[in-house]
Amino acid sequence: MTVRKLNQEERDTWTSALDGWDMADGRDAIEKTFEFGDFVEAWGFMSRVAILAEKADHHPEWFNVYNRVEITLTTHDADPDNGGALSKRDVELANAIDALG
Ligand SMILES: C[C@H](O)[C@H](O)[C@H]1CNC2=NC(N)=NC(=O)C2=N1
Repeated sequence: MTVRKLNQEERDTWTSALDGWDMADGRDAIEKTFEFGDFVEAWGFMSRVAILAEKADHHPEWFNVYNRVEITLTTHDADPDNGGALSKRDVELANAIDALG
């Protein structure tokens, strides 16, 4: 299924309103690093994100070492070459992740 990528106006308003999410280097994607007290807390967070992602049918690219979780959000279905492009789904998932607290 094709998903529309964000236009410039949507990028200016939605993407910049996000808290702590930055554009990824060399990709049309946003990224944020989360740090926790230990691995158990990081894993708990990842479990909650996984449930959100599955409900939204929109899944993160992520990397975890011990207490650190790096999340990259992009929409593979919005880019014909499948490297990903930013869509509303990324903004919605970023906001939902941040709302987990
Ligand atoms: C078939 C299924 O709906 C799609 O492959 C969904 C699943 N999760 C997804 N996650 C992300 N990040 N991008 C997508 O384009 C995407 N597409």
